[in-house]
Amino acid sequence: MHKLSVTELTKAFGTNPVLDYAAIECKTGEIVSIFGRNGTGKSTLLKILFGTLKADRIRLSINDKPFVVEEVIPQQKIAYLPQVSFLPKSIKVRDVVPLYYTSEIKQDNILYDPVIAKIANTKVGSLSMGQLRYFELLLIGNLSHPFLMLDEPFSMIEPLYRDKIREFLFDLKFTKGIILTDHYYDDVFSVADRNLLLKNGRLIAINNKEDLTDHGYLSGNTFL
Ligand SMILES: Nc1ncnc2c1ncn2[C@@H]1O[C@H](COP(=O)(O)OP(=O)(O)OP(=O)(O)O)[C@@H](O)[C@H]1O
Repeated sequence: MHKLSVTELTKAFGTNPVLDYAAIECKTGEIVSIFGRNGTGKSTLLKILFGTLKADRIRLSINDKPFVVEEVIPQQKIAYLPQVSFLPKSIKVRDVVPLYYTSEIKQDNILYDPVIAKIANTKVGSLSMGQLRYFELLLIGNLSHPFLMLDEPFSMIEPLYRDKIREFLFDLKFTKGIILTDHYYDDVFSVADRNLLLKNGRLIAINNKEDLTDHGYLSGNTFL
């Protein structure tokens, strides 16, 4: 069981304050979601936790011990699925897997997945959006990092693959703590154990769609 705790997370881009003493916690077995309107700072928060963007201020602890954010990548604590696809387009699916995993067992875990087996000889650039996102999620999700952050895993993906992604996340959370952000709120509510809304730089607890409406993320018409 692992626990990630972040407090005092603050970041401004010039005169644009994005995060203001935001706080978040995530444990093994939990999927925590972050909602937020476009440009509120969700990706910024994930990039800071992963370590590719520097916070103005942050306190991070893992298993209740202070942890230096610059050590997140070298010590392989948090795996991160970025919003934008990151795989080279001209390589076949079967040739990408060994770039991530040297162990044959781990390679087979991915290559024998029923969806991936069918597309193993397809070049990354020829995959549908659903196939590509699912493949990327398997690549990143199977890493041994105790925490996983996902930036918009459901967005623009057809329902069939959103179902596959949800199934994978349900299995994965038994061994990891997962933080995800997405605007596809029905998919998010169906997988998340706890929900947060990023507003005015802070993370606020959300229980349901009505809370999202009350905070101006959803319009009242969403329920019609
Ligand atoms: N490198 C940067 N330099 C300057 N401003 C930035 C930079 N990255 C992000 N921003 C600004 O910070 C704010 C938060 O951006 P961010 O991408 O984190 O939002 P988001 O909540 O992920 O949005 P979306 O839902 O559209 O993906 C925006 O106003 C954006 O323009």
